[in-house]
Amino acid sequence: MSERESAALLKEQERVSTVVKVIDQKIKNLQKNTGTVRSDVIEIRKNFWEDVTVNMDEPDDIIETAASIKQQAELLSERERTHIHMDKNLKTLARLKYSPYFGRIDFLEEGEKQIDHVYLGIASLMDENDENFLIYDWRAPISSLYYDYSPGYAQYNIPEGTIEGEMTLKRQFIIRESDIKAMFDTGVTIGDEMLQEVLGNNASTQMKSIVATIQREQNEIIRNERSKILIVQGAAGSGKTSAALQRVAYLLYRYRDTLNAENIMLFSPNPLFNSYVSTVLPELGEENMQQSTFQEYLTERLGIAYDVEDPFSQMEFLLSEEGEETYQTRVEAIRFKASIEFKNIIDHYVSKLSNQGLIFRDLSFRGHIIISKKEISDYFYGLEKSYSIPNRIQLVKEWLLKELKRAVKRERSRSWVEEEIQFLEKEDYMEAFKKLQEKNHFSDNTFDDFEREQRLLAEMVVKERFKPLFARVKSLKFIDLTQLYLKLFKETEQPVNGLPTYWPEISQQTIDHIQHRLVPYEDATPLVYLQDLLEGRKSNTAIRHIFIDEAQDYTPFQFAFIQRLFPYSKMTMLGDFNQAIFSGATGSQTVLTDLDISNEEVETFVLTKTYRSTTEIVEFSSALIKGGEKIEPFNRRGKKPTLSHVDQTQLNGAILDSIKQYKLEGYQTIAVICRTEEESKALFEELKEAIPVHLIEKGTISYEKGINVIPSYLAKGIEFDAVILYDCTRYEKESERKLFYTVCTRAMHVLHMFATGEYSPLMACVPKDFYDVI
Ligand SMILES: Nc1ncnc2c1ncn2[C@@H]1O[C@H](COP(=O)(O)OP(=O)(O)OP(=O)(O)O)[C@@H](O)[C@H]1O
Repeated sequence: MSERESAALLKEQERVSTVVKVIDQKIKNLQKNTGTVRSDVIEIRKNFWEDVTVNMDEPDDIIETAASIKQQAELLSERERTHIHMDKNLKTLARLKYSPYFGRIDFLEEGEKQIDHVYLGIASLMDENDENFLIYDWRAPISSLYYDYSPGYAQYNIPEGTIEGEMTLKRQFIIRESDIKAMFDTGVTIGDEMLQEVLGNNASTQMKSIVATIQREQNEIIRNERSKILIVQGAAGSGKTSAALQRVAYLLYRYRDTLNAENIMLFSPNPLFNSYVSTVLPELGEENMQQSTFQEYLTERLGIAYDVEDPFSQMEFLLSEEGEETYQTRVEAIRFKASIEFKNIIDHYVSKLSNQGLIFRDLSFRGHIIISKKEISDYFYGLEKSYSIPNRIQLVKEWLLKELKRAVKRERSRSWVEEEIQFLEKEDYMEAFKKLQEKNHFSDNTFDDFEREQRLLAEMVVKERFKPLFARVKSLKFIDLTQLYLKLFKETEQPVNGLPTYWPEISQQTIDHIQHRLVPYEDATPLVYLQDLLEGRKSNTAIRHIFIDEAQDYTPFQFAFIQRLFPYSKMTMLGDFNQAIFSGATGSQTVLTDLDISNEEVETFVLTKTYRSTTEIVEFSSALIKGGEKIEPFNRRGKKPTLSHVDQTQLNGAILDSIKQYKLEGYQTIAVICRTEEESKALFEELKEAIPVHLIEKGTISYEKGINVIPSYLAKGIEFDAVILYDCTRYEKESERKLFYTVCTRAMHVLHMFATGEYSPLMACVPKDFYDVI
């Protein structure tokens, strides 16, 4: 280090110490105030009723009492809110104390004489007098200079316009526990050195925030405010998920007065991924957005009456059952049901149902039909035709509820009721008795009292028995959704435009499944969509931003459905066409290939630079796919991927040896990626006898450091220090190329492939010097 550099480092360390002192002071003050607020909260809760004037004598008194309670409740909730806010600030200050900032820029604004020194951290911090910024939040407008420019001319936007000037210095820090561990003055991009440092580390079981090293093209995505639909097509490891999460944090900051974490929703690929990304936002001092897998959403919508297949079982089918008789039909079905053509067919079908053909269910009670499906249908089609189907369904619902109430009255005097009363539990009697007392229904006449009690008990018994019927009507279960969906297949015949050649077989296969209440994954979205068209589901207006990760796995139909559900939402879709493993297996369209990008509401960004893997692994994996030459590795060197040929009988032992070797070399997360669940399970059973190992299955919600055995399609979105491919010979078909690419790109530092045959035929296009055979 030169003398100048040492002097600069010393000066910066002094500044860090000064800033930390300010933070300490702020923490102290805040702790004092938090203590006061906390005691306020406890005190108000304890004395709530003592401080309220309760008087119910006159109407005026009641109003006064209500006002007094309201005032007290408001005071309490204001104090509670303040407490939560202070607590959050304390946590942020603790984080700042540990590492106050990661960057500095010196900026001379045009027309100004004095250079601004801007230090960037995860949150802003003012000096003791609250006059000057000691730290700027990384999301502040001026902070974008750091991500977008290197020293020289620079500009940034503020709501009122553009500020121009010259950046005279750009510096990066790694500060831990108030100590500067490293400091770099950077040139062209955001510190190669800093990135080298970050990316060279071991993989973590939880994703980390990247605010210190966001790249310019990622920053553009993070701060985009223009587009209604923002699509990011990015190579594996290019930071799509990272950009998405920092974008959530940015939006929460930018629109902090109107937007909170509950207004943002992320659709993620699997439950494991949910937990993998769950620490990023809290690390940045923000709350997590809502998260769900699309399948969870569909399952919840269809309810327990249906057994909805998950996408992973669908994938297992595609990977394992090729020889089966039904295979081709199913592939065709998946392909067709993914398309907008199928959605149009459903739309057309529903428009016809407006005039005739809706199917209802009988409402039965104790084995007798009390309102038949025919009566419901007659009532429905007797209503004004110009009303929409959902509006008419609502009217039918109201009518049915009235009819049920009438039926309750009728039933009360039936003999079964009396019989059931005899068998009532003691508690039920007590309850009836209590109710009578409450209602002051007891008179002095014991005979009347007995009569009343009997009546009340009868009402209780009947109402209890009718409860499920009321619930069915309220949740519109009187519509026979299953039969309606099946009718679509029975009645739609060729030659309807756009129907696939295999339509009769597809129809039969669908009927067979759905009749048994098994909903194949490809039918789940169409079924919920049909349900929505009939029931008129209200769109979700609370959600303002939707993020769809692994967007290549969504079909055009699913995307149209999501858009309909969240009409007021902006969308950020992140995907990689080369990792479209589901559509790759069937040749169906994905939303990424099919979206009308000429639409002016849609803006597309392409990320070609990739950060996860070493240059060698990127070169190898990119050679597997078409257009892979456009993928640009971040310059981090490592060993070439390796390939070993082994006998099937020796495979598991060889894998064990590799694992041991990688452990010795210090890798902390090692994954053995198998093609299917079956392979994973079998390998796991053997390995677990020899070493501590975890099996990742589709329900797994978090994974641990160490050794993990995982089926290919579950490894999406996550990464490991070292990846061992169970048997690359098994990736044979062209339709599995994307899957093969996806698994190879999970490796950060090491990729080793075993082959029980020669090697995967999909590797034929990879230059021999991109990997070593050992
Ligand atoms: N600007 C950055 N600074 C530091 N690390 C980065 C940056 N961008 C990406 N990374 C790292 O690269 C790895 C891959 O990032 P991420 O998972 O966000 O990529 P992705 O495009 O979603 O990948 P995939 O499509 O393969 O799931 C992560 O370890 C992430 O921390």
